[in-house]
Amino acid sequence: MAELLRIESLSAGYGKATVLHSVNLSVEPGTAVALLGRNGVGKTTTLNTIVGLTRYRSGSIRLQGTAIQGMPPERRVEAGIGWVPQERGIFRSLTVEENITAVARPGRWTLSAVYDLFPRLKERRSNLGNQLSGGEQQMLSIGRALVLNPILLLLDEPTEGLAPIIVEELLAAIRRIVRGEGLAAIIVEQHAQQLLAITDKAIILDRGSVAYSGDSSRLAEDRQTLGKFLGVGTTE
Ligand SMILES: Nc1ncnc2c1ncn2[C@@H]1O[C@H](COP(=O)(O)OP(=O)(O)OP(=O)(O)O)[C@@H](O)[C@H]1O
Repeated sequence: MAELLRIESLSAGYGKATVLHSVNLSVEPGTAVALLGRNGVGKTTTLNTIVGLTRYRSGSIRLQGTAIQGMPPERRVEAGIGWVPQERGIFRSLTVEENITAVARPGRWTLSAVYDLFPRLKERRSNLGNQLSGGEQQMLSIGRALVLNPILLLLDEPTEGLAPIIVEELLAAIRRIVRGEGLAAIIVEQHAQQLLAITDKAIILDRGSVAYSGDSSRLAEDRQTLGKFLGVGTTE
């Protein structure tokens, strides 16, 4: 199957510092990739580099065959990259509904499809962004990315800092997006086993380089690799 995203020998960083060293990664249409690794190994930097927010050094990023590494971030969004940043990036002074409709583009993901995915957002449709709980903000951030109708969704630690019951709700919604709808995605997430259960392939980064690349189902059984690169306690 032709690749949707192909990253080859990518090096990037911030200022003079190089964080990513010759990273290779690919995403096939309709599949989800888990991006794993300890704190500070470069997971966020990888997503930020795909979006165009870091200092690019060398290598290539191809989206449906087109090199995008030289494009400004807004053109990458136009090309079909949807991004849910760690800091959520919602408009705090707009209502939930305004947050979604302000960015919507035609396609399968509409306001009502997002409300169907996250009924809580429908209940809070008139609340301002700054009146939402952390979990609701995260749902809104995902909803905003979806209504741009991307061809590839990047999710950066969507469950970070949230209560276990909300984590379950969000992971179920993400499962529906990637498994039910077949939207291609790269997902960074601390709940490794739960993430491996809803993704097809997995990449583990270690100090800015790819230390493991393989099937998620296989990695889920590989306690030695999980223990080595993620540490005990983060694999459950
Ligand atoms: N804006 C920045 N300027 C300079 N260095 C940065 C910046 N953001 C991150 N770094 C550095 O880049 C390295 C990788 O950070 P990154 O956030 O990509 O890691 P991560 O794997 O996503 O970790 P975490 O799970 O803690 O978010 C770290 O050494 C970090 O200190």
